[in-house]
Amino acid sequence: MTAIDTSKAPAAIGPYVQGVKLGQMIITSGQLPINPETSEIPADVAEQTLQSLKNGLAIVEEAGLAAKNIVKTTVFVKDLNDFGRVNEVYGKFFDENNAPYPARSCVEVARLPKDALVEIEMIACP
Ligand SMILES: CC(=[NH2+])C(=O)[O-]
Repeated sequence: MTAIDTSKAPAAIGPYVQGVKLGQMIITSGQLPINPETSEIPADVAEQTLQSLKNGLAIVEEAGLAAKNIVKTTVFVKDLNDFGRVNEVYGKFFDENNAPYPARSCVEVARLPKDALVEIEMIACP
């Protein structure tokens, strides 16, 4: 197992790594919507969703794969009333990256680190 480390995604905020590579498979940690350049979290759930997706993809790309290789995601949302807005951004992200939609689980959680509205983890395989 190799840890993945990139400045294009936010640094871990606890005792974990951004992602790991196991053979050819990549597993990212849950990505909060932290902009790696500013360390800011946008206020809006749509912008947060996009930032979390960008952070996850940056980790996947750092380890040598691409959006089309993402086979599974887990989306954690603070409020399932945001489901529609999250889906809109999420679908567009994969469309614009010419990638098929991965398998996915989406769950509402009581609270996320940094009081984020969304966190997304990814699994990618060649
Ligand atoms: C943000 C995150 N992935 C964690 O485990 O705290």
